[in-house]
Amino acid sequence: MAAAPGAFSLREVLAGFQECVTEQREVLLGPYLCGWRGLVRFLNGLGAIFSFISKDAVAKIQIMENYCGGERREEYRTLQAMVRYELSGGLVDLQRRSAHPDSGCRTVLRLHRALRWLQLFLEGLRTARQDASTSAICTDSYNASLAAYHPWVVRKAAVVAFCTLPSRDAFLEVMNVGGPEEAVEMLGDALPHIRNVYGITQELYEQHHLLDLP
Ligand SMILES: CCCCCCCC/C=C\CCCCCCCC(=O)N[C@@H](COP(=O)(O)O)[C@H](O)/C=C/CCCCCCCCCCCCC
Repeated sequence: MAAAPGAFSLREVLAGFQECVTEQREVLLGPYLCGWRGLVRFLNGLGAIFSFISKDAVAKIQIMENYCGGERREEYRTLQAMVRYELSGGLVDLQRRSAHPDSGCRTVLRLHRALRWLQLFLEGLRTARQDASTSAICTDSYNASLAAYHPWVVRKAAVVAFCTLPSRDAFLEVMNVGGPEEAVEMLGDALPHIRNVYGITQELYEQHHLLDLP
């Protein structure tokens, strides 16, 4: 079953992560940020308890959109160009946040870590039993990824919010890609692309020693 006209379908959102990889394995920031915008829209539909998460995500997406639409937009067309430009211009705070607190490199790193959470969460949803708890899948994915970078208070607030997540079937329904079986199939198609974007970014950041930016 296709999504109702005008309705929000996660299929289109996740397609952003497919479209953002070029044949040269570069990551186009435009579609990458579009993917994140769509995910935030989805998150907003899950209730006000998630607003502290969506506000932070939106702030980071906005920083990147400003670079991508700004005077140096050519330097922010791809992730690779951005890393080259910011590193060669000394535009990244490497030890502590000071002159360049919101560099593109540190901002994308936060989204990149969240992409790992997304990958684990979607894999969990896809492979879990029908009666599995979405909240448990989300908590496990979070603990195995993003939690390591968050202070205690954020970790607690996140886990409380996860407890309000609907059942797995209800969740798959909200994705608006048809019934649970179609949703599971769609996740199976989308996940390799998310893994690919994550892998390319991880490799690039490792190469340039950017994985611990403050
Ligand atoms: C069918 C599945 C669809 C899944 C759709 C999920 C939609 C998720 C949408 C957005 C994900 C949120 C991205 C969060 C980015 C967090 C970046 C971050 O780590 N920020 C922290 C560090 O930033 P700096 O201080 O260094 O600038 C910041 O401290 C964080 C604050 C807010 C809390 C972040 C908790 C993240 C939990 C992510 C799980 C989202 C739960 C969604 C439930 C489905």
